[in-house]
Amino acid sequence: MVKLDFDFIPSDLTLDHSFVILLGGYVVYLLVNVLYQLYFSPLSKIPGPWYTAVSRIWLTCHTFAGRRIFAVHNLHQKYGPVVRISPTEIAISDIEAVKQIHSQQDPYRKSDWYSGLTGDLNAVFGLVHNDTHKARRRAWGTAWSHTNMTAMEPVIRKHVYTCVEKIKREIEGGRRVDLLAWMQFMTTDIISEISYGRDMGMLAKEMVNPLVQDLLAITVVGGIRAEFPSLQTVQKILSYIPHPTIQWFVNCDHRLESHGDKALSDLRREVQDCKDKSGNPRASLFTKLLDDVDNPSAKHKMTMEEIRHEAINNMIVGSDTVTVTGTYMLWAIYRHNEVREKLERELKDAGVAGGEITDEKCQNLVYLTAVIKEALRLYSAAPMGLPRVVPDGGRLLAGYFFPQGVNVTSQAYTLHRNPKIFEDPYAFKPERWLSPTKVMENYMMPWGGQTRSCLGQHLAMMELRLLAVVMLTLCPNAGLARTCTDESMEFENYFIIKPRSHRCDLERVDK
Ligand code: HEM
Repeated sequence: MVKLDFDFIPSDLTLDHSFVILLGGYVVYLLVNVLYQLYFSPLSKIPGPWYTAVSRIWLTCHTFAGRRIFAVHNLHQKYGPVVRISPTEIAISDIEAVKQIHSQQDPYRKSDWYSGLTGDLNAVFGLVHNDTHKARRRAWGTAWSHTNMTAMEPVIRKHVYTCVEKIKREIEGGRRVDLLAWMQFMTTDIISEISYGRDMGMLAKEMVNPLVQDLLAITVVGGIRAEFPSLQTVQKILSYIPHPTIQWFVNCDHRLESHGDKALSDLRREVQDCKDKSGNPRASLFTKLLDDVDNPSAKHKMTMEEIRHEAINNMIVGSDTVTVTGTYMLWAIYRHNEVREKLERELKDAGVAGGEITDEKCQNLVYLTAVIKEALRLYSAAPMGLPRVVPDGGRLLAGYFFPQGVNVTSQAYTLHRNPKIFEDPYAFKPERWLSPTKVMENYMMPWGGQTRSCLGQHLAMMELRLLAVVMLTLCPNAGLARTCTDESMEFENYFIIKPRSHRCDLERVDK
Protein backbone atom coordinates (compact mmCIF):
# COMPACT_ATOMS: atom_id res chain seq x y z
CA MET A 1 0.00 0.00 0.00
CA VAL A 2 1.28 3.50 -0.85
CA LYS A 3 2.01 5.55 2.25
CA LEU A 4 1.08 9.20 1.87
CA ASP A 5 3.74 11.49 3.24
CA PHE A 6 2.50 14.94 4.26
CA ASP A 7 5.74 15.94 5.96
CA PHE A 8 6.30 18.72 3.44
CA ILE A 9 3.34 20.63 4.93
CA PRO A 10 4.64 22.85 7.75
CA SER A 11 2.98 21.90 11.03
CA ASP A 12 2.37 25.55 12.02
CA LEU A 13 0.28 26.25 8.86
CA THR A 14 -2.78 28.26 9.89
CA LEU A 15 -6.13 28.76 8.16
CA ASP A 16 -4.94 32.19 6.94
CA HIS A 17 -1.92 30.58 5.26
CA SER A 18 -4.07 27.94 3.59
CA PHE A 19 -6.34 30.62 2.23
CA VAL A 20 -3.39 32.58 0.79
CA ILE A 21 -1.94 29.43 -0.78
CA LEU A 22 -5.31 28.49 -2.31
CA LEU A 23 -5.84 32.01 -3.61
CA GLY A 24 -2.30 32.10 -5.01
CA GLY A 25 -2.90 28.76 -6.74
CA TYR A 26 -6.11 30.05 -8.24
CA VAL A 27 -4.41 33.23 -9.51
CA VAL A 28 -1.65 31.13 -11.11
CA TYR A 29 -4.32 28.91 -12.71
CA LEU A 30 -6.09 32.02 -14.06
CA LEU A 31 -2.83 33.45 -15.43
CA VAL A 32 -1.92 30.18 -17.12
CA ASN A 33 -5.42 30.00 -18.61
CA VAL A 34 -5.20 33.60 -19.88
CA LEU A 35 -1.82 32.90 -21.52
CA TYR A 36 -3.15 29.65 -23.00
CA GLN A 37 -6.30 31.29 -24.44
CA LEU A 38 -4.37 34.25 -25.86
CA TYR A 39 -1.33 32.50 -27.31
CA PHE A 40 -1.60 28.71 -27.42
CA SER A 41 -5.26 27.73 -27.85
CA PRO A 42 -6.15 26.52 -31.37
CA LEU A 43 -8.57 29.50 -31.43
CA SER A 44 -5.95 32.08 -30.48
CA LYS A 45 -5.52 33.19 -34.11
CA ILE A 46 -9.22 34.11 -34.44
CA PRO A 47 -9.74 37.90 -34.40
CA GLY A 48 -11.45 39.49 -31.42
CA PRO A 49 -10.75 41.49 -28.28
CA TRP A 50 -8.52 39.93 -25.58
CA TYR A 51 -11.30 39.97 -22.95
CA THR A 52 -13.63 37.67 -24.94
CA ALA A 53 -10.75 35.25 -25.56
CA VAL A 54 -9.95 34.82 -21.88
CA SER A 55 -13.38 34.76 -20.25
CA ARG A 56 -17.10 34.36 -20.91
CA ILE A 57 -18.00 37.27 -18.64
CA TRP A 58 -18.38 39.80 -21.46
CA LEU A 59 -20.82 37.58 -23.40
CA THR A 60 -22.78 36.60 -20.30
CA CYS A 61 -23.19 40.23 -19.18
CA HIS A 62 -24.52 41.28 -22.60
CA THR A 63 -26.77 38.21 -22.76
CA PHE A 64 -28.31 39.03 -19.37
CA ALA A 65 -28.68 42.69 -20.27
CA GLY A 66 -30.74 41.57 -23.32
CA ARG A 67 -28.19 43.13 -25.70
CA ARG A 68 -26.35 40.12 -27.08
CA ILE A 69 -27.22 40.64 -30.77
CA PHE A 70 -25.96 44.25 -30.67
CA ALA A 71 -22.77 43.37 -28.80
CA VAL A 72 -21.88 40.57 -31.24
CA HIS A 73 -22.84 42.77 -34.20
CA ASN A 74 -20.49 45.51 -32.98
CA LEU A 75 -17.64 43.00 -32.71
CA HIS A 76 -18.31 41.87 -36.30
CA GLN A 77 -18.14 45.47 -37.46
CA LYS A 78 -14.83 45.97 -35.72
CA TYR A 79 -13.12 42.60 -36.28
CA GLY A 80 -14.76 41.24 -39.46
CA PRO A 81 -16.81 38.15 -40.34
CA VAL A 82 -15.06 35.74 -37.95
CA VAL A 83 -14.79 36.84 -34.32
CA ARG A 84 -14.12 35.11 -31.01
CA ILE A 85 -16.94 36.02 -28.63
CA SER A 86 -15.92 33.74 -25.75
CA PRO A 87 -13.03 31.32 -25.08
CA THR A 88 -15.01 28.52 -26.75
CA GLU A 89 -17.43 30.28 -29.12
CA ILE A 90 -16.86 31.91 -32.50
CA ALA A 91 -19.38 34.12 -34.29
CA ILE A 92 -19.33 33.84 -38.07
CA SER A 93 -21.04 36.08 -40.64
CA ASP A 94 -19.15 34.87 -43.72
CA ILE A 95 -22.02 33.59 -45.84
CA GLU A 96 -20.18 30.59 -47.36
CA ALA A 97 -19.16 29.42 -43.89
CA VAL A 98 -22.70 29.97 -42.57
CA LYS A 99 -24.14 27.82 -45.37
CA GLN A 100 -21.51 25.15 -44.68
CA ILE A 101 -22.44 25.04 -40.98
CA HIS A 102 -26.13 24.53 -41.76
CA SER A 103 -25.76 22.34 -44.87
CA GLN A 104 -27.79 19.14 -45.33
CA GLN A 105 -24.69 17.19 -46.43
CA ASP A 106 -22.50 17.81 -43.38
CA PRO A 107 -24.81 19.10 -40.64
CA TYR A 108 -23.19 20.54 -37.52
CA ARG A 109 -25.25 19.44 -34.52
CA LYS A 110 -26.97 21.93 -32.20
CA SER A 111 -24.83 22.76 -29.19
CA ASP A 112 -25.64 21.72 -25.61
CA TRP A 113 -26.73 25.32 -25.03
CA TYR A 114 -30.14 24.15 -26.35
CA SER A 115 -30.39 21.48 -23.65
CA GLY A 116 -30.20 24.25 -21.07
CA LEU A 117 -32.69 26.37 -22.99
CA THR A 118 -35.30 23.65 -23.28
CA GLY A 119 -34.62 21.73 -20.03
CA ASP A 120 -36.33 18.33 -19.89
CA LEU A 121 -38.43 19.06 -22.96
CA ASN A 122 -37.50 16.49 -25.56
CA ALA A 123 -39.03 18.09 -28.67
CA VAL A 124 -37.80 18.72 -32.22
CA PHE A 125 -36.54 22.26 -31.52
CA GLY A 126 -34.19 21.28 -28.70
CA LEU A 127 -32.92 17.88 -29.93
CA VAL A 128 -29.16 18.19 -30.21
CA HIS A 129 -28.26 14.93 -31.95
CA ASN A 130 -28.67 14.87 -35.70
CA ASP A 131 -30.03 11.30 -35.95
CA THR A 132 -32.69 11.78 -33.27
CA HIS A 133 -33.68 15.04 -34.86
CA LYS A 134 -33.92 13.53 -38.34
CA ALA A 135 -36.21 10.76 -37.07
CA ARG A 136 -38.45 13.30 -35.30
CA ARG A 137 -38.75 15.50 -38.41
CA ARG A 138 -39.63 12.41 -40.45
CA ALA A 139 -42.32 11.50 -37.96
CA TRP A 140 -43.85 14.97 -38.30
CA GLY A 141 -44.25 14.09 -42.00
CA THR A 142 -46.31 16.62 -43.91
CA ALA A 143 -48.16 18.04 -40.90
CA TRP A 144 -46.53 21.48 -41.31
CA SER A 145 -46.69 21.57 -45.12
CA HIS A 146 -48.26 24.43 -47.03
CA THR A 147 -51.11 22.12 -48.09
CA ASN A 148 -51.90 21.10 -44.53
CA MET A 149 -51.76 24.71 -43.37
CA THR A 150 -54.16 25.67 -46.17
CA ALA A 151 -56.59 23.08 -44.76
CA MET A 152 -56.36 24.86 -41.38
CA GLU A 153 -56.71 28.33 -42.88
CA PRO A 154 -60.36 28.86 -41.79
CA VAL A 155 -59.36 28.32 -38.15
CA ILE A 156 -56.45 30.74 -38.45
CA ARG A 157 -58.58 33.32 -40.29
CA LYS A 158 -61.32 33.09 -37.64
CA HIS A 159 -58.88 34.10 -34.90
CA VAL A 160 -57.29 36.89 -36.97
CA TYR A 161 -60.74 38.36 -37.63
CA THR A 162 -61.77 38.11 -33.97
CA CYS A 163 -58.56 39.81 -32.88
CA VAL A 164 -58.82 42.68 -35.38
CA GLU A 165 -62.53 43.23 -34.65
CA LYS A 166 -61.75 43.58 -30.96
CA ILE A 167 -58.85 45.96 -31.62
CA LYS A 168 -61.19 47.99 -33.84
CA ARG A 169 -63.83 48.13 -31.10
CA GLU A 170 -61.26 49.56 -28.67
CA ILE A 171 -59.79 52.03 -31.14
CA GLU A 172 -63.16 53.28 -32.37
CA GLY A 173 -64.14 53.68 -28.72
CA GLY A 174 -61.25 56.12 -28.33
CA ARG A 175 -59.19 53.74 -26.21
CA ARG A 176 -55.50 52.96 -26.56
CA VAL A 177 -54.64 49.29 -27.24
CA ASP A 178 -51.46 47.31 -26.73
CA LEU A 179 -50.93 45.52 -30.04
CA LEU A 180 -48.30 43.20 -28.55
CA ALA A 181 -50.79 41.84 -26.00
CA TRP A 182 -53.48 41.30 -28.63
CA MET A 183 -50.99 39.48 -30.87
CA GLN A 184 -50.14 37.22 -27.94
CA PHE A 185 -53.86 36.38 -27.45
CA MET A 186 -54.31 35.70 -31.16
CA THR A 187 -51.19 33.58 -31.77
CA THR A 188 -51.74 31.52 -28.59
CA ASP A 189 -55.35 30.78 -29.56
CA ILE A 190 -54.25 29.84 -33.09
CA ILE A 191 -51.40 27.49 -32.13
CA SER A 192 -53.55 25.96 -29.42
CA GLU A 193 -56.48 25.25 -31.71
CA ILE A 194 -54.40 23.81 -34.54
CA SER A 195 -52.40 21.71 -32.06
CA TYR A 196 -55.10 20.53 -29.65
CA GLY A 197 -58.27 21.15 -31.64
CA ARG A 198 -59.35 23.78 -29.09
CA ASP A 199 -58.30 27.39 -28.47
CA MET A 200 -57.28 28.83 -25.11
CA GLY A 201 -60.16 31.32 -24.98
CA MET A 202 -57.71 34.20 -24.74
CA LEU A 203 -59.36 36.35 -27.39
CA ALA A 204 -62.74 35.56 -25.87
CA LYS A 205 -61.73 36.43 -22.31
CA GLU A 206 -59.42 39.26 -23.44
CA MET A 207 -56.88 38.55 -20.76
CA VAL A 208 -53.63 36.71 -20.24
CA ASN A 209 -54.27 33.30 -18.74
CA PRO A 210 -51.85 31.47 -16.40
CA LEU A 211 -50.53 29.33 -19.25
CA VAL A 212 -49.19 32.39 -21.07
CA GLN A 213 -47.49 33.54 -17.87
CA ASP A 214 -45.89 30.10 -17.75
CA LEU A 215 -44.79 30.43 -21.36
CA LEU A 216 -43.15 33.77 -20.54
CA ALA A 217 -41.55 32.34 -17.39
CA ILE A 218 -40.12 29.40 -19.29
CA THR A 219 -38.28 31.69 -21.70
CA VAL A 220 -36.64 33.44 -18.73
CA VAL A 221 -35.81 30.20 -16.89
CA GLY A 222 -34.61 28.57 -20.15
CA GLY A 223 -32.42 31.56 -21.01
CA ILE A 224 -30.73 31.47 -17.60
CA ARG A 225 -30.26 27.68 -17.77
CA ALA A 226 -28.74 27.95 -21.27
CA GLU A 227 -26.16 30.48 -20.06
CA PHE A 228 -25.37 28.62 -16.81
CA PRO A 229 -25.95 24.88 -17.40
CA SER A 230 -24.96 24.10 -13.80
CA LEU A 231 -28.06 26.01 -12.67
CA GLN A 232 -30.14 22.94 -13.59
CA THR A 233 -28.91 21.49 -10.30
CA VAL A 234 -29.64 24.78 -8.53
CA GLN A 235 -33.17 24.63 -9.98
CA LYS A 236 -33.61 21.18 -8.41
CA ILE A 237 -32.37 22.49 -5.04
CA LEU A 238 -34.63 25.56 -5.28
CA SER A 239 -37.62 23.29 -5.82
CA TYR A 240 -37.35 22.35 -2.10
CA ILE A 241 -37.67 25.98 -0.94
CA PRO A 242 -41.32 26.66 -0.10
CA HIS A 243 -41.34 30.34 -1.19
CA PRO A 244 -44.31 31.06 -3.54
CA THR A 245 -42.34 33.12 -6.14
CA ILE A 246 -39.49 30.60 -6.25
CA GLN A 247 -41.97 27.74 -6.54
CA TRP A 248 -43.81 29.56 -9.34
CA PHE A 249 -40.64 29.98 -11.43
CA VAL A 250 -39.18 26.56 -10.66
CA ASN A 251 -42.36 24.71 -11.57
CA CYS A 252 -43.26 26.50 -14.80
CA ASP A 253 -42.04 23.47 -16.86
CA HIS A 254 -44.25 21.10 -14.86
CA ARG A 255 -47.33 23.30 -15.18
CA LEU A 256 -46.84 23.45 -18.95
CA GLU A 257 -46.45 19.69 -19.05
CA SER A 258 -49.65 19.07 -17.16
CA HIS A 259 -51.51 21.54 -19.38
CA GLY A 260 -50.17 19.69 -22.46
CA ASP A 261 -51.14 16.33 -20.97
CA LYS A 262 -54.72 17.35 -20.34
CA ALA A 263 -55.16 19.01 -23.73
CA LEU A 264 -53.68 15.99 -25.48
CA SER A 265 -55.79 13.43 -23.69
CA ASP A 266 -58.88 15.51 -24.57
CA LEU A 267 -57.71 15.61 -28.17
CA ARG A 268 -57.01 11.88 -28.24
CA ARG A 269 -60.52 11.20 -27.03
CA GLU A 270 -61.82 13.49 -29.73
CA VAL A 271 -59.71 11.84 -32.42
CA GLN A 272 -61.20 8.52 -31.39
CA ASP A 273 -64.77 9.64 -30.63
CA CYS A 274 -65.57 12.96 -32.22
CA LYS A 275 -65.91 13.25 -35.92
CA ASP A 276 -67.31 16.06 -37.99
CA LYS A 277 -70.46 15.64 -40.11
CA SER A 278 -68.52 13.75 -42.80
CA GLY A 279 -67.02 11.40 -40.25
CA ASN A 280 -63.54 12.98 -40.31
CA PRO A 281 -61.74 13.78 -37.06
CA ARG A 282 -61.42 17.49 -36.22
CA ALA A 283 -58.35 18.90 -38.01
CA SER A 284 -55.32 19.24 -35.78
CA LEU A 285 -51.59 18.91 -36.28
CA PHE A 286 -51.65 15.87 -34.03
CA THR A 287 -54.59 13.98 -35.51
CA LYS A 288 -52.45 11.73 -37.70
CA LEU A 289 -49.67 11.38 -35.14
CA LEU A 290 -52.17 10.26 -32.50
CA ASP A 291 -53.82 7.89 -34.96
CA ASP A 292 -50.43 6.35 -35.78
CA VAL A 293 -49.39 5.66 -32.19
CA ASP A 294 -51.02 2.22 -32.17
CA ASN A 295 -50.78 1.59 -35.90
CA PRO A 296 -48.18 -1.15 -36.53
CA SER A 297 -47.93 -0.37 -40.24
CA ALA A 298 -47.05 3.32 -39.71
CA LYS A 299 -43.34 3.57 -40.55
CA HIS A 300 -42.33 6.94 -39.13
CA LYS A 301 -44.23 7.73 -35.97
CA MET A 302 -43.88 9.15 -32.47
CA THR A 303 -44.52 7.60 -29.10
CA MET A 304 -47.20 9.15 -26.92
CA GLU A 305 -44.43 10.65 -24.77
CA GLU A 306 -42.78 12.28 -27.81
CA ILE A 307 -46.12 13.66 -28.97
CA ARG A 308 -46.59 15.13 -25.50
CA HIS A 309 -43.28 16.96 -25.72
CA GLU A 310 -44.01 18.22 -29.24
CA ALA A 311 -47.40 19.54 -28.13
CA ILE A 312 -45.87 21.60 -25.33
CA ASN A 313 -43.07 22.78 -27.60
CA ASN A 314 -45.60 24.08 -30.15
CA MET A 315 -47.08 26.36 -27.54
CA ILE A 316 -43.63 27.75 -26.69
CA VAL A 317 -42.20 28.29 -30.18
CA GLY A 318 -45.46 28.94 -32.03
CA SER A 319 -46.84 31.95 -30.14
CA ASP A 320 -44.17 34.48 -29.08
CA THR A 321 -42.43 34.30 -32.45
CA VAL A 322 -45.39 35.40 -34.58
CA THR A 323 -46.44 37.84 -31.85
CA VAL A 324 -43.13 39.67 -32.13
CA THR A 325 -42.71 39.66 -35.92
CA GLY A 326 -46.40 40.50 -36.45
CA THR A 327 -46.21 43.44 -34.04
CA TYR A 328 -43.05 44.85 -35.60
CA MET A 329 -44.46 44.36 -39.11
CA LEU A 330 -47.58 46.44 -38.32
CA TRP A 331 -45.48 49.00 -36.44
CA ALA A 332 -43.24 49.39 -39.51
CA ILE A 333 -46.27 49.76 -41.82
CA TYR A 334 -47.87 52.40 -39.57
CA ARG A 335 -44.55 54.21 -39.20
CA HIS A 336 -44.03 54.56 -42.94
CA ASN A 337 -46.98 56.34 -44.50
CA GLU A 338 -45.77 55.72 -48.04
CA VAL A 339 -45.61 51.95 -47.38
CA ARG A 340 -49.08 51.94 -45.85
CA GLU A 341 -50.52 53.88 -48.78
CA LYS A 342 -48.93 51.59 -51.38
CA LEU A 343 -50.21 48.55 -49.54
CA GLU A 344 -53.73 49.98 -49.26
CA ARG A 345 -53.66 50.78 -52.98
CA GLU A 346 -52.58 47.23 -53.82
CA LEU A 347 -55.41 45.77 -51.72
CA LYS A 348 -57.92 48.07 -53.37
CA ASP A 349 -56.70 47.35 -56.91
CA ALA A 350 -56.74 43.60 -56.30
CA GLY A 351 -60.28 43.82 -54.88
CA VAL A 352 -59.15 41.92 -51.77
CA ALA A 353 -61.28 43.97 -49.40
CA GLY A 354 -64.61 42.98 -51.03
CA GLY A 355 -66.13 40.02 -49.17
CA GLU A 356 -64.25 37.92 -46.64
CA ILE A 357 -60.48 38.14 -46.82
CA THR A 358 -58.92 34.72 -47.32
CA ASP A 359 -55.29 33.75 -47.46
CA GLU A 360 -55.80 32.62 -51.03
CA LYS A 361 -56.59 36.23 -51.96
CA CYS A 362 -53.45 37.51 -50.21
CA GLN A 363 -50.82 35.02 -51.27
CA ASN A 364 -49.98 36.55 -54.64
CA LEU A 365 -49.98 40.22 -53.67
CA VAL A 366 -46.55 41.40 -54.76
CA TYR A 367 -46.16 44.45 -52.53
CA LEU A 368 -47.59 42.67 -49.47
CA THR A 369 -45.06 39.86 -50.00
CA ALA A 370 -42.26 42.44 -50.17
CA VAL A 371 -43.47 44.13 -46.96
CA ILE A 372 -43.48 40.80 -45.08
CA LYS A 373 -40.05 39.88 -46.42
CA GLU A 374 -38.66 43.22 -45.29
CA ALA A 375 -40.27 42.71 -41.88
CA LEU A 376 -38.59 39.31 -41.67
CA ARG A 377 -35.25 40.87 -42.62
CA LEU A 378 -35.36 43.49 -39.88
CA TYR A 379 -37.70 41.95 -37.30
CA SER A 380 -37.47 38.18 -37.54
CA ALA A 381 -38.25 36.98 -34.02
CA ALA A 382 -35.07 34.94 -33.47
CA PRO A 383 -32.16 36.87 -35.02
CA MET A 384 -29.41 35.88 -32.57
CA GLY A 385 -26.65 33.33 -33.10
CA LEU A 386 -27.77 29.70 -33.35
CA PRO A 387 -24.92 27.73 -31.74
CA ARG A 388 -23.65 24.63 -33.53
CA VAL A 389 -20.78 22.22 -32.81
CA VAL A 390 -17.92 21.59 -35.26
CA PRO A 391 -18.09 17.85 -36.21
CA ASP A 392 -15.39 15.22 -35.59
CA GLY A 393 -12.11 15.88 -37.34
CA GLY A 394 -12.59 19.67 -37.27
CA ARG A 395 -13.45 21.84 -40.27
CA LEU A 396 -12.01 24.70 -42.30
CA LEU A 397 -14.37 27.70 -42.19
CA ALA A 398 -13.74 31.13 -43.73
CA GLY A 399 -10.00 30.43 -43.93
CA TYR A 400 -9.56 29.26 -40.30
CA PHE A 401 -9.27 25.72 -39.00
CA PHE A 402 -11.76 24.92 -36.23
CA PRO A 403 -11.07 21.86 -34.07
CA GLN A 404 -13.95 19.46 -33.40
CA GLY A 405 -16.23 20.41 -30.54
CA VAL A 406 -15.83 24.19 -30.93
CA ASN A 407 -19.07 26.19 -30.85
CA VAL A 408 -19.74 28.23 -33.98
CA THR A 409 -22.68 30.57 -34.20
CA SER A 410 -24.09 32.91 -36.84
CA GLN A 411 -26.65 35.61 -36.26
CA ALA A 412 -29.29 36.62 -38.80
CA TYR A 413 -29.21 40.11 -37.24
CA THR A 414 -25.76 40.71 -38.76
CA LEU A 415 -26.33 38.84 -42.04
CA HIS A 416 -29.54 40.83 -42.64
CA ARG A 417 -27.76 44.16 -42.09
CA ASN A 418 -24.73 43.66 -44.31
CA PRO A 419 -24.40 47.02 -46.14
CA LYS A 420 -22.67 45.35 -49.12
CA ILE A 421 -25.76 43.23 -49.72
CA PHE A 422 -28.61 45.44 -48.48
CA GLU A 423 -28.30 49.09 -49.41
CA ASP A 424 -29.23 51.38 -46.49
CA PRO A 425 -29.51 48.22 -44.34
CA TYR A 426 -31.23 49.70 -41.27
CA ALA A 427 -34.06 51.29 -43.30
CA PHE A 428 -37.44 49.58 -43.80
CA LYS A 429 -37.69 49.49 -47.62
CA PRO A 430 -40.01 46.77 -48.99
CA GLU A 431 -39.18 47.97 -52.54
CA ARG A 432 -35.82 46.19 -52.34
CA TRP A 433 -37.73 42.88 -52.56
CA LEU A 434 -39.56 43.77 -55.81
CA SER A 435 -36.53 42.62 -57.80
CA PRO A 436 -34.13 41.00 -55.35
CA THR A 437 -30.71 39.68 -56.37
CA LYS A 438 -29.76 36.04 -55.73
CA VAL A 439 -27.21 37.23 -53.18
CA MET A 440 -29.91 39.04 -51.19
CA GLU A 441 -31.99 35.87 -51.07
CA ASN A 442 -28.92 33.90 -50.05
CA TYR A 443 -28.26 36.18 -47.07
CA MET A 444 -31.79 35.84 -45.68
CA MET A 445 -31.99 33.52 -42.67
CA PRO A 446 -35.15 34.51 -40.76
CA TRP A 447 -36.19 30.86 -40.37
CA GLY A 448 -32.77 29.58 -39.30
CA GLY A 449 -30.42 27.26 -41.21
CA GLN A 450 -31.37 24.55 -43.69
CA THR A 451 -31.29 21.40 -41.56
CA ARG A 452 -33.01 22.99 -38.56
CA SER A 453 -35.12 25.55 -40.38
CA CYS A 454 -38.43 26.59 -38.85
CA LEU A 455 -41.16 23.96 -39.06
CA GLY A 456 -43.86 26.58 -38.54
CA GLN A 457 -42.89 28.96 -41.35
CA HIS A 458 -45.96 28.28 -43.56
CA LEU A 459 -48.21 28.85 -40.58
CA ALA A 460 -46.31 32.02 -39.60
CA MET A 461 -46.45 33.41 -43.15
CA MET A 462 -50.20 32.79 -43.32
CA GLU A 463 -50.74 34.56 -39.99
CA LEU A 464 -48.62 37.54 -41.09
CA ARG A 465 -50.42 37.89 -44.45
CA LEU A 466 -53.88 37.71 -42.94
CA LEU A 467 -52.96 40.01 -40.09
CA ALA A 468 -51.63 42.79 -42.34
CA VAL A 469 -54.54 42.67 -44.76
CA VAL A 470 -57.39 42.27 -42.25
CA MET A 471 -55.95 45.00 -40.02
CA LEU A 472 -55.55 47.54 -42.85
CA THR A 473 -58.96 46.75 -44.27
CA LEU A 474 -61.12 46.40 -41.18
CA CYS A 475 -59.41 48.90 -38.96
CA PRO A 476 -58.38 51.76 -41.29
CA ASN A 477 -58.17 54.36 -38.51
CA ALA A 478 -55.57 52.56 -36.43
CA GLY A 479 -52.15 54.17 -36.06
CA LEU A 480 -49.28 54.44 -33.62
CA ALA A 481 -50.02 56.09 -30.30
CA ARG A 482 -47.70 58.86 -29.09
CA THR A 483 -46.49 56.51 -26.37
CA CYS A 484 -45.13 54.17 -29.03
CA THR A 485 -41.73 55.67 -29.81
CA ASP A 486 -38.58 54.45 -31.52
CA GLU A 487 -37.02 54.08 -28.06
CA SER A 488 -39.93 52.06 -26.65
CA MET A 489 -39.69 49.72 -29.66
CA GLU A 490 -35.92 49.16 -29.39
CA PHE A 491 -35.10 45.45 -29.20
CA GLU A 492 -34.59 43.55 -26.01
CA ASN A 493 -33.01 40.22 -26.90
CA TYR A 494 -33.42 37.00 -24.90
CA PHE A 495 -33.23 34.33 -27.65
CA ILE A 496 -36.17 36.06 -29.30
CA ILE A 497 -36.47 39.84 -29.55
CA LYS A 498 -39.19 42.04 -28.00
CA PRO A 499 -39.88 45.77 -27.72
CA ARG A 500 -37.99 47.09 -24.70
CA SER A 501 -41.22 48.58 -23.28
CA HIS A 502 -42.98 45.19 -23.66
CA ARG A 503 -45.82 46.94 -25.47
CA CYS A 504 -46.73 48.62 -28.75
CA ASP A 505 -49.58 51.10 -28.34
CA LEU A 506 -52.09 51.88 -31.08
CA GLU A 507 -54.85 54.48 -31.09
CA ARG A 508 -57.31 56.11 -33.45
CA VAL A 509 -55.59 58.41 -35.90
CA ASP A 510 -57.89 60.10 -38.39
CA LYS A 511 -56.29 60.40 -41.78
C1 HEM B 1 -42.35 34.80 -37.59
C2 HEM B 1 -42.39 33.71 -36.87
C3 HEM B 1 -41.26 32.75 -36.68
C4 HEM B 1 -39.91 32.94 -36.80
C5 HEM B 1 -39.18 34.23 -37.20
C6 HEM B 1 -39.27 31.67 -36.51
C7 HEM B 1 -37.90 31.46 -36.56
C8 HEM B 1 -37.30 30.25 -36.31
C9 HEM B 1 -35.87 30.04 -36.32
C10 HEM B 1 -34.82 31.11 -36.59
C11 HEM B 1 -35.65 28.72 -36.07
C12 HEM B 1 -34.29 28.03 -35.99
C13 HEM B 1 -33.86 27.93 -34.54
C14 HEM B 1 -32.53 27.27 -34.30
O1 HEM B 1 -31.87 26.81 -35.22
O2 HEM B 1 -32.17 27.22 -33.14
C15 HEM B 1 -36.94 28.09 -35.87
C16 HEM B 1 -37.12 26.76 -35.60
C17 HEM B 1 -38.34 26.21 -35.32
N1 HEM B 1 -39.57 26.83 -35.37
FE1 HEM B 1 -39.93 28.76 -35.85
N2 HEM B 1 -40.22 30.75 -36.20
C18 HEM B 1 -41.46 31.37 -36.30
C19 HEM B 1 -42.68 30.79 -36.08
C20 HEM B 1 -42.89 29.48 -35.73
C21 HEM B 1 -44.18 28.88 -35.51
C22 HEM B 1 -45.55 29.58 -35.66
C23 HEM B 1 -43.98 27.59 -35.16
C24 HEM B 1 -45.05 26.60 -34.86
C25 HEM B 1 -45.04 25.79 -33.84
C26 HEM B 1 -42.53 27.35 -35.19
C27 HEM B 1 -41.89 26.15 -34.93
C28 HEM B 1 -40.54 25.92 -35.03
C29 HEM B 1 -39.91 24.64 -34.75
C30 HEM B 1 -40.64 23.35 -34.33
C31 HEM B 1 -38.53 24.81 -34.94
C32 HEM B 1 -37.44 23.75 -34.78
C33 HEM B 1 -37.19 23.07 -36.11
C34 HEM B 1 -36.08 22.03 -36.03
O3 HEM B 1 -35.18 22.13 -35.21
O4 HEM B 1 -36.13 21.11 -36.85
N3 HEM B 1 -41.91 28.53 -35.53
N4 HEM B 1 -37.92 29.04 -36.03
